[in-house]
Amino acid sequence: MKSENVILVVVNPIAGDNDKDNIIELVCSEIKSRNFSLEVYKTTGEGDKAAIDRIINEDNPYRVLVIGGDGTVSLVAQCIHQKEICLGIIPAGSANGMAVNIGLPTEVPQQIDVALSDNIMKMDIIFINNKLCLHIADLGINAELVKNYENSGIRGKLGYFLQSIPTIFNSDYPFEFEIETAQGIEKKTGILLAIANANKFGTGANINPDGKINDGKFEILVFKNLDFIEILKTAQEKPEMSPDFVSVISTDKATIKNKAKVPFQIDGEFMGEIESAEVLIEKESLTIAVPQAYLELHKKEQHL
Ligand SMILES: Nc1ncnc2c1ncn2[C@@H]1O[C@H](COP(=O)(O)OP(=O)(O)OP(=O)(O)O)[C@@H](O)[C@H]1O
Repeated sequence: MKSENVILVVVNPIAGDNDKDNIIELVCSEIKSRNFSLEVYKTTGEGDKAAIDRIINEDNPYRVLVIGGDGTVSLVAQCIHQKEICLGIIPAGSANGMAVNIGLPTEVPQQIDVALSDNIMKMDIIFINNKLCLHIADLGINAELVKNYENSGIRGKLGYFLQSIPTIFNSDYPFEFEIETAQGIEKKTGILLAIANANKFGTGANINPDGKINDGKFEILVFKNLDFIEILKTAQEKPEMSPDFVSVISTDKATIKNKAKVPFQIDGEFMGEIESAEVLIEKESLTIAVPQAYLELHKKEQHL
């Protein structure tokens, strides 16, 4: 049985390369002031999943809060999906794609309010070659950019910006993809193929404006060329991109094959190069605390 009283806080001490003492202090004192018991686990980078699984089995917490980046959010999601335990996010990484997608506020006290609130929803998660994906994975030039960013050691948007031009010049694009879904087999050529559960990359680029995180479907988007005018549109909340630039398939299961090995990333983490991907969705299997506006948007959309 779930303990209504315990909140587990998972902290990645190295996330975002910044000191988190202040955030930890704020989170812990707020939890105590609301009369919850508190358990704090600091990740070490090794054996964290087994350690968190153990704490969850022993304490059966009511909620797990993450102070970290997308990698730590994904680690906790692996531990609590398919369980009635809610995830709260206090973004503190160099990339915070889930926080960007659900529109979390920028100030820590407001983030804590959301993480502890009753505004909760169930979101879908995707598995790609058995690896969990929360917001967006892709094959192609963006994954190559993520690899070059990770290797460069320069964090944040500046790091991405500095790697973008060399990546464009050195990439092997275009890539050839074969996409098999229940609708049949399609062959596509493009600079990148995105597998999207949510709308945005961690940088805020809105590449999948019509995607819904709780509709039991994911989108496969093939971007055909480096059209900078179309790319700039992704900075908008509801970009209308040309079908000459991007094609979209919405589905709940797919097999993607590539002619040669293609760089691959999930939720901003480079995963090597792959020749094929099996993609499945697990419908509404992760419970997450979100801002009220995001919750209302999704309730309304479900009733459309
Ligand atoms: N104590 C630790 N020491 C070293 N690495 C750690 C530690 N705890 C977690 N990690 C590593 O941190 C990574 C996850 O970081 P996370 O995504 O939360 O933050 P981030 O700042 O966005 O990270 P990155 O910029 O590397 O993507 C994982 O690779 C994990 O193995």
